[in-house]
Amino acid sequence: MSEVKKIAVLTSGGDSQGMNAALRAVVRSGLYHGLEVYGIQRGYQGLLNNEINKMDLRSVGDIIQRGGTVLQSARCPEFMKLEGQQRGAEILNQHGIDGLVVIGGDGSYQGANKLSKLGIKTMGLPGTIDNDISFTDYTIGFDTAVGVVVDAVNKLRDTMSSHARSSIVEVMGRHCGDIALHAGLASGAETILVPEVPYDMGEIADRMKENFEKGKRHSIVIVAEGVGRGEDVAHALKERHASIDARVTVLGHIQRGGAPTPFDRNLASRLGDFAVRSLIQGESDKGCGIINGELVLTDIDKVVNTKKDFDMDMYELALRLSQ
Ligand SMILES: Nc1ncnc2c1ncn2[C@@H]1O[C@H](COP(=O)(O)OP(=O)(O)OP(=O)(O)O)[C@@H](O)[C@H]1O
Ligand SMILES: O=P(O)(O)OC[C@H]1O[C@](O)(CO)[C@@H](O)[C@@H]1O
Ligand SMILES: [Mg+2]
Repeated sequence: MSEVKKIAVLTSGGDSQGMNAALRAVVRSGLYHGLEVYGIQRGYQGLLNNEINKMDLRSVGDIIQRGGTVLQSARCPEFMKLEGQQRGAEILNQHGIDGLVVIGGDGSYQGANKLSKLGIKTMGLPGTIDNDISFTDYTIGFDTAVGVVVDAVNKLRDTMSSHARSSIVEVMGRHCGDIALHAGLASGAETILVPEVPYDMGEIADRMKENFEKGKRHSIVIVAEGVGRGEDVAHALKERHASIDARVTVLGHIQRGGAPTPFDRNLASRLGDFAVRSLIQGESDKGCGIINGELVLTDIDKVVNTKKDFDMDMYELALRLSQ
């Protein structure tokens, strides 16, 4: 018989498309299993401000299709300190919360790990567009964000081809090149710059010039923000060859908005329900993930201390196909 009766859920860090779907799954799965479910507003900031409200079936109605998060999100510097974490644990204990589901990225997982070391039973759900969490093939929001980038590149291609220009597209991903890689392969980018792979700007500029001379009508360069600014890449290309007409587009927060794809909604729904069922079964202090289609639990301490693998095969494929 489960000892878990009251659970709470929060969304933290940068929002991501599908957080609402994950929230809906946590709340509805919790209620289905007879638990009381509480929503904490604005991530760890709301926890420290005691912004905790009971959720019911209707609190999560009509949100599966919406981007953003109805609980709102925040970055909370106070929670980086032990005193903040201790106060957070105290508040959760005062409310009698015996399971906390944290939906967020690697930083939010760090916070959840700290809480679990203070005796709070936690479950992490990977909610970030960055896809930078280990022990899951995908994070919630990544698929949608990649779609946003690909859609933008399609549009850029049209105008770049008309003018024989090079489009430098700066994408998000903090220290992880996955958005750049997946969007780059899907959009047929000629060059993909990611923090995981060293590159030679001189060689890239030479190849670009040659390709234009051979009749190529446009060139797409996807730059992960972890590498640097798109403007700097454009500057370096033009410095090497003045003939390169490089134009920069910074996609920015557009990548975090819009309706989640069916993939993200289903991933969020499966993981949200899995987190609740796992808590009921006595599991805690775990990150929930999906690997080769299977739902998996991994110690959250291990998740936060393991860097996610970069898919070099996919990167090399993108290069081979972009000749
Ligand atoms: N080392 C840490 N210890 C305790 N709490 C942390 C730690 N790192 C981050 N947090 C908490 O988690 C919050 C969110 O972290 P962060 O800003 O890194 O975003 P994230 O969850 O990685 O999401 P994303 O990268 O998608 O924006 C921080 O504002 C902070 O409150
Ligand atoms: O503007 P904000 O909210 O600080 O977020 C920017 C960061 O958040 C992320 O989008 C992840 O949510 C990173 O890729 C990016 O660096
Ligand atoms: Mg992060």
